Amino acid sequence: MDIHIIGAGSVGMLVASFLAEFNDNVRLIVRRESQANQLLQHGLVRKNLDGTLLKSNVQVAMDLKGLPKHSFVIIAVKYGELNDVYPILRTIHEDIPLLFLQNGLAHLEEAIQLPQKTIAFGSCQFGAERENDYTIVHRGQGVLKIAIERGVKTPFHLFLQSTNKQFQVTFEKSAENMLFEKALLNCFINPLTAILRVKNGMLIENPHTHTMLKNLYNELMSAFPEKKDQFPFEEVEKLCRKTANNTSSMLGDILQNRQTEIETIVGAVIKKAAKRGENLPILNTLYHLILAIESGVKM
Ligand SMILES: NC(=O)C1=CN([C@@H]2O[C@H](COP(=O)(O)OP(=O)(O)OC[C@H]3O[C@@H](n4cnc5c(N)ncnc54)[C@H](OP(=O)(O)O)[C@@H]3O)[C@@H](O)[C@H]2O)C=CC1
Ligand SMILES: CC(C)(CO)C(=O)C(=O)O
Repeated sequence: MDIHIIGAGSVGMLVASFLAEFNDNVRLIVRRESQANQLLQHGLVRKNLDGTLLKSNVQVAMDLKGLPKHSFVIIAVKYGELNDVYPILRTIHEDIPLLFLQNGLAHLEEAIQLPQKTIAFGSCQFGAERENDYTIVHRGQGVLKIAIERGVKTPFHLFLQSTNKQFQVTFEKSAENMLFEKALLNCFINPLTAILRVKNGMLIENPHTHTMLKNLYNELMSAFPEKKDQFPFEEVEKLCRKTANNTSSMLGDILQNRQTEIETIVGAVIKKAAKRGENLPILNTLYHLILAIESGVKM
């Protein structure tokens, strides 16, 4: 099956590189000609967790024209960039399965309006960082969780062909639940790292950031007590440890003056809590701090 990945950023390049280990027909869809040229010239280079390098030859294109019916499309752009991608997806065959890899919750309701018969959502538990337009650094070990919201599971069996322990896929029952759980994890890590401009590991290394992380955790768990068993505080600490050297995607956005995914992650969790009458004062403060930084306030 031909695999087309829209967005050759951190997640898109990492996933493409792992898929290219067992599939010769992986194609990255990019929006800049300069990136297409770099990828064609150098190949796609992955820096593994153990420091080794792996180069793969992936195909590169700048649009989805002439997509065969037996294709598989993965969408790896940021939430805010999906509005440019939805119109393109509406033009491709409705038998082509789609897999969305965004953090946050807001895209779930939007994506299921598309005409495709099979639509799934993924939650990346790994860390990835783009070093340049053709080099991707694997920053933290973790599985790719997939939940099929509509349609059939068969096309997703392609992921089970991976024999690389660093790229394993698990299937989840509910996309909403899966995305919400990941959004909670992102609420713990992303705003704090973005405001303090620290890598994920610092949140557990410094006693003050550790206290803030714990207070935030207690606040969220009192609003969503049903999640406590699944997320003991140790799990949050473990994720910080596993992705210690990662620049969280929110920090990455702030550093590059790009729009963050604050609304689809933190905004969506605040709304969910409000629906059950819960205020989240700490998370609300972090939310407004990120919006203030985004609107130009210098820290
Ligand atoms: N990075 C990480 O460790 C993790 C990220 N995630 C989530 O994964 C999602 C993707 O994040 P990430 O990979 O970090 O983001 P990046 O910004 O690194 O990558 C997004 C890519 O999409 C490209 N793009 C945007 N619009 C289009 C378009 N219309 N056509 C083709 N390409 C397009 C961008 O191009 P250009 O380069 O030209 O701007 C960019 O290369 C986010 O929701 C993020 O929260 C989840 C877990 C971990
Ligand atoms: C898992 C984590 C926190 C890795 O940094 C992430 O999802 C992100 O940066 O958005």
